[in-house]
Amino acid sequence: MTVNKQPSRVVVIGTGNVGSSYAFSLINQNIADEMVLIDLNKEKTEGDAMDLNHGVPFGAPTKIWAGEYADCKDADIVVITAGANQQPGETRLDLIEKNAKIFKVIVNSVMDSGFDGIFLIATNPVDILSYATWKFSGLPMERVIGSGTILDTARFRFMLGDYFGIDVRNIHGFIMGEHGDTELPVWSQTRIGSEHVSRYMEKYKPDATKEDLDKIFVNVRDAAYHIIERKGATHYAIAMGLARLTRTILRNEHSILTVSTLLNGEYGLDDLYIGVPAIVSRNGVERIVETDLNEKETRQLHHSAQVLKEAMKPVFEVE
Ligand SMILES: NC(=O)C1=CN([C@@H]2O[C@H](COP(=O)(O)OP(=O)(O)OC[C@H]3O[C@@H](n4cnc5c(N)ncnc54)[C@H](O)[C@@H]3O)[C@@H](O)[C@H]2O)C=CC1
Ligand SMILES: CC(=O)C(=O)O
Repeated sequence: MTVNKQPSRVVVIGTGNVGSSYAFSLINQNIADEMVLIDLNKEKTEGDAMDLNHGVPFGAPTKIWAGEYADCKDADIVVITAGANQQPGETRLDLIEKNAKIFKVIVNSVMDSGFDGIFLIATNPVDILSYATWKFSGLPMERVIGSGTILDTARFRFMLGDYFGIDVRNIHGFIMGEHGDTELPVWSQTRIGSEHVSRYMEKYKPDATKEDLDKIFVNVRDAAYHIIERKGATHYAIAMGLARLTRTILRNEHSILTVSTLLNGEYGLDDLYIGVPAIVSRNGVERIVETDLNEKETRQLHHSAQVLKEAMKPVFEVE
C-alpha cells in the first residue's frame, strides 16, 4: 500500500504552561503527525520534546522536535501561546503592550519562513492579538483564528451542568464578546437538552433562581482570576480547547465554536476580532453564525467591542 498523504504538522510557539499542556493534549488525542516546539527558552523546548517523545509509545505515533522558525514553512497550523501571562490582580488587557511587541517579532519570523497555513492564537489579550496577527501576517482573516470565548463557553457549560445535575454535553449555551471582563452570557439561547433554560427551571427545578444563574455567570467571567490566585496560571482547559480547535481544522469537522474572528458588519460591528459562534473547518473560519441576540445582549456585545477597540490602539503603535 502506498501512503502519499503529507504528514500534518503543528508548530507550537511558547511552550510555557499553556503551550506544553497543549502539546501534551495533542499527543494524547492523536491529532497531528508532527509537532514542533519553539520557545525563547530553547533548552526547555528540547527537554519538553524529549519528555513528550518518551510518552509516544503509550500514545499515538507523533514526531516531535524542538525546532526553528524555518519549520513553520510546512506547517498546517502555527499555534501561538507565547508571551506574558496575568499576575494575580492583572487583567488580560493589561498584557497588551508587552505581548503586542512579542507578537510582531513572532508573526514576522513565522511569515519569513514561507508559512501559508492557519494561525491559532491563545496569548492574551487574545482578541486583540488575533487582530494583530491578521494585520502583521497579511493572511486572509479566515486563516487567523483566536481561541476567543471557547474556554469561557466551556466553563459556562460545565458550571450550568453542575448546577442542574445534567451531563455537560446536554448543556447548549455560549459566552460571546471579549475573552475578558466584558464578555456576556447569551441566556436567550441557552438550552438544557431541548428546553430553554427558563422553561427547564419552571418544569424541573423550581428551587433554581435567576440570582443563582447570575452568580454562575460571574464565576465563569472571573474563573481565571480565581485559578490564578490559587495556582498562578490556567492551562489545562485552554490546552484541551486548543486541541479541539486543532482537531476541527485538521479533520475538517465543521464545528461551531465561539472563536475570535474578524467581524465585517455582523452584529452591526466591524474591523475587530471578538468571540462569536463560527463554523471552523480545514479552511479555517468558514462562516460566522449570526445568532439572534436580545436587546440587552446586543448592548453588552457592543460595549465589549467598544472596550476592545479602545484597548487595541497601542497595537498600532508597535506596527
Ligand atoms: N486564551 C485563553 O483562553 C488563555 C490564554 N492564556 C494566555 O496564554 C499566554 C501564555 O500563558 P502561560 O503559558 O501561562 O505563560 P508562560 O509564562 O508559562 O509561557 C509563556 C512562554 O512564552 C515564551 N516566550 C515569551 N516570549 C517569546 C518569544 N518572543 N518567542 C518565543 N517564546 C516566547 C516564554 O519563554 C514562555 O515559555 C498568556 O498570555 C496567558 O494569558 C492562558 C490561559 C487561557
Ligand atoms: C488566563 C485566561 O485567559 C483564562 O483562564 O481565561
